[in-house]
Amino acid sequence: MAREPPTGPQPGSSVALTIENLERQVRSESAEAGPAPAAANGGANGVAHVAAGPLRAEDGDAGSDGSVSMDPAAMKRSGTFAPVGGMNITVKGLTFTVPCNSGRRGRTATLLSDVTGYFEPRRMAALMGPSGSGKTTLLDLLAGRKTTGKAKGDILFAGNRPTRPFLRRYTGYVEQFDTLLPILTVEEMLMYTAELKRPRRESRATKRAAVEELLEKLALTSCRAVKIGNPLEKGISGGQSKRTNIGIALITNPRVLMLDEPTSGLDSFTANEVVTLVKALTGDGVTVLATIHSPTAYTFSLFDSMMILLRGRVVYFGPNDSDAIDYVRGLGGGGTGPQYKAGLNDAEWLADFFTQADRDGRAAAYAEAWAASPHCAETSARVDALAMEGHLVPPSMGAELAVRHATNTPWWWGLATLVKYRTSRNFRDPAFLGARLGDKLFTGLLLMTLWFGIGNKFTLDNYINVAAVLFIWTTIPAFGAAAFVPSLVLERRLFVRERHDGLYRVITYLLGKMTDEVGIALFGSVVMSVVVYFGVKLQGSLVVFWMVYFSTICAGIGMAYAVASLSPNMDVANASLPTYVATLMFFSGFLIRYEDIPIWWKWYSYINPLRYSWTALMLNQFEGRDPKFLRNRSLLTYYGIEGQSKWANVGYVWVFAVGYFFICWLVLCVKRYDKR
Ligand SMILES: Nc1ncnc2c1ncn2[C@@H]1O[C@H](COP(=O)(O)OP(=O)(O)OP(=O)(O)O)[C@@H](O)[C@H]1O
Repeated sequence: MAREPPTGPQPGSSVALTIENLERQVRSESAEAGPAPAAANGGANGVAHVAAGPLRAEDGDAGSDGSVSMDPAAMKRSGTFAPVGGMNITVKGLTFTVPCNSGRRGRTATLLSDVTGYFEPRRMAALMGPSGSGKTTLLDLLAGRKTTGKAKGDILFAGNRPTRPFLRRYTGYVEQFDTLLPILTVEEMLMYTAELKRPRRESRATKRAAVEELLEKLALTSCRAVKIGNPLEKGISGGQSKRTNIGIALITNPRVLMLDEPTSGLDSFTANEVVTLVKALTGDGVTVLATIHSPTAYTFSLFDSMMILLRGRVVYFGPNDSDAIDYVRGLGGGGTGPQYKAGLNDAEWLADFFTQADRDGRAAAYAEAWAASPHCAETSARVDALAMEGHLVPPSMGAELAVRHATNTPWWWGLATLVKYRTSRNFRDPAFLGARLGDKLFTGLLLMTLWFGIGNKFTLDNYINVAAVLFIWTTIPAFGAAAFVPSLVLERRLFVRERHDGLYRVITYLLGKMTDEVGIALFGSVVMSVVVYFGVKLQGSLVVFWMVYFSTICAGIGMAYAVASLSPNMDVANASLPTYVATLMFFSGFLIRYEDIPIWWKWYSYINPLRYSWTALMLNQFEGRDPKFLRNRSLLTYYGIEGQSKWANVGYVWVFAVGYFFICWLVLCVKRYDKR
């Protein structure tokens, strides 16, 4: 082997939390009695911490165009924000299997096999390997974001098994694909996240200061007021979007930052810029890990260490230096692999080398060579030593590791934040309002002009006309429910990411969504009820007429959300909801009377909100003014609804609205939308 024994990511070369350092830190923190107050409440000067110090424009780091100096050393910390430091992560004998998705039942695929390594504070580690080698799988496991499969082996953070609440709350994870709110500006997006993730007791000024620092550090000041947008309505650029995502991950000063392909889809300049910014965070002690596919030579040089995976097995782990290249060259020597190619930089050559090796089926041989090497034994010994530090963690770190709830703020605070940042924007969005009000306005006006002035004619030949208009009045909100589906289905990736990040509880999210919809429905229903009630000259109480309409819209919202939460995609939701609404129409009592419904279908009419809506409207219209209709029977008797209470029927509709909402909540809580 052409390489000196690698020393692994050097314990001595980093300012890592060695056992001795930790003991010192524990002593000093214990003396301070408890979790560092600055970390929780802001610094002595009342300003919050951010993960790394700000990158000051006046230092020449960020140009007026928002570009960043490529020299990490130039990314000085101002000292305004004390860093919280990083955390050792150790992985020992990690094997991960999933049910095979190739069709055969009972078969499993092993995506990671006996992976061992460690990641230290103040260092940036690259997870490398050809496409499909298991990089994202490993990162997802470290971040606690795997939703399928079985893992064996140990993953420890500062010697402790991390809980999901800890991972959600105190580690930052930047996903490969950006998931941002297109309606917000960059600054609003960061502020929105700060309000949901930073402690509620922290003042708004402190949060604003933290966002300000991040905007500067990530060179986002030039686009702070630009809307994020989406592919159809272009907003910020790809690089700015990536940096905004990194900002979101950094908003709580995480000790660990994980990034999945942070440079994918970026040009080389922007890729260098993004990785330079991330590298600067290690200056404050943050432990950084990134999966990286084909880094530029410059980007590659910024990584302190690397773990190379091939078919889910480690083939190299250690510092990113010439020894690493020598080790890999040694593997390829003697005609057993691609030779070192002049002209390629190290990063390109490594990517080429291992991709070729993967295709040539040399993964197992290289993994065994690594397992038999003394460096692998050294790595294991170091992992064991770091794993022992579990009982030595300083109180502030211990408090983070023991946190019980993933979400930092109470539900009502989360709801207020969602309303402030989302509902207020939606209410100003013509597309959002149009989809919800347009159909009701159109059909309401059509209904009013078609049945104009017939509501006060209690004659035999007019009964069915009036019963029909009341029936249609209940179906408009039910069919209009289709407008509420996309907001839940199309936003699923964002919801999943924000839940993983511990931004809010499911109930908070749902209440926020309901506030959006119910607010608009309240306004629209009052206007349309007045127009239709007086236009058609209906009788009975206007309040009941409106209340039935409003409660049916709310049941429709709940129904749409329940269907949306159960549907895997828009196609299924679009097909399911109208089918369901059509079945409700059949059983509402107007198209076929209750007493004529076959015995085997009767049950369905009882679990049908439209039955209660229409019954309440009929009672409101005809009660007390219901002359004989057929064979000396009144109209209400003919339909089998005489003697019922209209208020009770309105109440039943509300029960359905709450029931649908509950189903949606339950599904959102238990269903795994991301199978990863
Ligand atoms: N259910 C499954 N059954 C069989 N193989 C699976 C299953 N799920 C994932 N895989 C395989 O797991 C491997 C690891 O995937 P992973 O996304 O971690 O790779 P990666 O190294 O991050 O790739 P890339 O660089 O392309 O993102 C892939 O080869 C993939 O095909």
